[in-house]
Amino acid sequence: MTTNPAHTADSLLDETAYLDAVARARRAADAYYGTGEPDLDDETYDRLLRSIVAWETAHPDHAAPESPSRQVAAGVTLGDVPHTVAMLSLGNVFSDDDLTTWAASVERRLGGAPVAGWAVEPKLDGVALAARYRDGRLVQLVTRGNGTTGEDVSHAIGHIVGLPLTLTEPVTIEVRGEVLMTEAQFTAANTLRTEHGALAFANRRNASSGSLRAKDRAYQIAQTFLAYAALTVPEHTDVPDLGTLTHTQLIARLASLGLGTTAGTPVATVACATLQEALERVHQVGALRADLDFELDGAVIKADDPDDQARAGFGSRTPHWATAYKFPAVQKITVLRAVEWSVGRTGVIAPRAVLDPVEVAGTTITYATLHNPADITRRGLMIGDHVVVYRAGEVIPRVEGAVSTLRTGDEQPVVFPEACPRCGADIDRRQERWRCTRGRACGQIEAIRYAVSRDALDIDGLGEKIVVQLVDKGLVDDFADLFTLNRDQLLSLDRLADKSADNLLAAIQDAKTRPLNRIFCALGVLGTGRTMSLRLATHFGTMAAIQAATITDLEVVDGIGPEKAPTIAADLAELALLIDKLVATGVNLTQPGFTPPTTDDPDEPTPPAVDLPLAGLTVVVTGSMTGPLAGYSRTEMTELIVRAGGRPSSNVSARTHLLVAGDNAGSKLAKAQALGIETITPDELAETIRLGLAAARIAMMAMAAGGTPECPTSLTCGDARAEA
Ligand SMILES: NC(=O)c1ccc[n+]([C@@H]2O[C@H](COP(=O)([O-])OP(=O)(O)OC[C@H]3O[C@@H](n4cnc5c(N)ncnc54)[C@H](O)[C@@H]3O)[C@@H](O)[C@H]2O)c1
Ligand SMILES: [Zn+2]
Repeated sequence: MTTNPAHTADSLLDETAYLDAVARARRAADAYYGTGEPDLDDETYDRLLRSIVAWETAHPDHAAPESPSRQVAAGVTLGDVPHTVAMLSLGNVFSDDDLTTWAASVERRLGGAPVAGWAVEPKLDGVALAARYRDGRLVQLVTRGNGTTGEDVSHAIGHIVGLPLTLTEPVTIEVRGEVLMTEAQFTAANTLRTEHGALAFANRRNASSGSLRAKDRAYQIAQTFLAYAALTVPEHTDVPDLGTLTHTQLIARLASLGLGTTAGTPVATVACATLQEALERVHQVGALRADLDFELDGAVIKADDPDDQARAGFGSRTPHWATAYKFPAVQKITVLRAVEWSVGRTGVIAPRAVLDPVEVAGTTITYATLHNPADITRRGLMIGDHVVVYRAGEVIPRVEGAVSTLRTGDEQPVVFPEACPRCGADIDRRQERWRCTRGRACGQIEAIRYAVSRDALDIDGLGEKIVVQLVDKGLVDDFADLFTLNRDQLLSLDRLADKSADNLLAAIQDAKTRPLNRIFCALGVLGTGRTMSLRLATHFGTMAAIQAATITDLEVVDGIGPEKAPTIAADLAELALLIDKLVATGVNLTQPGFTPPTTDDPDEPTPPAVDLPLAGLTVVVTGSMTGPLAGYSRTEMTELIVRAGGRPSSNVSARTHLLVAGDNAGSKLAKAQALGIETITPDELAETIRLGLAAARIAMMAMAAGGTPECPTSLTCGDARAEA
């Protein structure tokens, strides 16, 4: 894990500098816990606070009473509903060593006895909330406030997913957890806000905090609650034996009452027998962070056993038996300098934010995605705004929203293009994603370059300069025209000698015989890439069959579904002329090895079910290939995996079975290791497939001869490498 910059502190020179820092932090904390709209990002605030604490430690007699260092929520008091049991904050650790030191401190509190076990769960990044149920009915919602008293926000009852009006059992209980927004809830919140003339939120946490506390609003904003605690002693609850449960069991019990928890998500609370296991789980949670629909800023490690918790006890601000392992911040504030518009190969006009360079989680960011014009409007962004940018894992950085409190009045509206920024044609604004009305014709050069790229037609020697000339001279309009080019036409191009022209001509002829999946990929159908092209090709077998497929036929193809199918069908219709041209030039439009699905005719013999070496396995490939697979492109790897019966995928997730990690494998390997997914080298994959295919052939022959097939060497039934 990268070093966490929040861990470092700038040292304060003297008392004046200290008081300045306190004032600055005070302002930010008041905004953070008050309006929910701080003008510092968390990393900057945390660094400031650490320098304050360092100075106070060195000069304990000079600590300012208003310093935000000592109380829960920096002492910000909002509301007057007393908490029956204080709602505390959490201590922090920033490294494995810190956590080990902290765990030792817990054991010292237990009189040197080992902790019975740990629970690890995400540190959810939202707003703390207590929900009081009486006889199974939700009666009151209270914010954490300063920990002793909080604000009554019962007006939000009925608008928070995970806090049902009634529990599954008529019990009395106070649960505590975090209220936060999913991506969809955040988008919906901003839409509502801007429609009602209010400013959009800078980020999801601000949105949660602001929405939760707003009373008397004309509209209601939906949020999500995930529980991480409950008051468990009989004085506060009539749920039997709640106090005897481990933390892990408690979360499961809360879920059984119908409350929202992280159970069922990849980062659900897990019990770990040892600190080492707990550490591994912390890193797993970190690796999964970018894939979740809720934000987290760390992992929380808790003594799982209620006796250990009771014996370790509580400090004034934090429990002694739990701590937060903070992850590097993924949100930073920087300035939006400009919005650039570019046209893609299908004519889509996409905006992108140009930012003052800022480091987020170890990477310097200068550009971030802005999905489309409607998204810019929804987020209420202006040029010159201080904006929150978000980046975690491999996701493309995105702009969350503007920090409205930092506006100076000099910000300028974002100018949307009136006409296509490339060709000047009209813009089709019927969908949120704007497109040049010339569509693909506008993105001609990008489209042809995409078609000849390695994942599609793989035509060597057809670089950008040549494509541009071919288009400029009117020799090609689309990639189908490449197949009818002649030698003289190629020789008419600048700097193309005889030899190169011949080679290029041969490469183009060669590309005519590519399997259907490559030709289909070259079309660049919206919503499809190399993997989806392969699935379509192996499912339908011919281009004609794909074209004849109805939306319902398309939906059943793995990974397409009802959302993508209509887009694909519409785009195929738009491409009909290009496909006709391909037919006319004699390009191969069938998938080799395709066998049409069998009918249900009982007289028809079903083909023998033989396990291919990767049958039933979802396989991800990363890094560069080595050994017998050296030089294989991603498409070739995808094709190989499909031939061996596997299901190729481009992302590592909990559903991945196998990761093939080549040289220089990066974050996908780390994630697979975190998830405990089996990882093999390209050489091992090659060997597995070689052995497996041979075994499958033998099994097939045995079946044809009437014998029983032996289980072929396959990762699904035994470890091929052990046998090899
Ligand atoms: N940007 C700013 O200007 C600004 C100002 C003040 C504070 N802050 C940020 O606020 C944080 C400090 O605030 P804090 O002291 O309230 O602590 P905290 O929010 O970092 O941690 C304590 C809270 O974590 C929450 N939590 C989430 N998951 C939990 C789980 N599984 N179990 C238990 N609790 C869980 C609880 O709500 C608890 O109150 C820092 O991250 C700081 O950067 C930022
Ligand atoms: Zn255009």
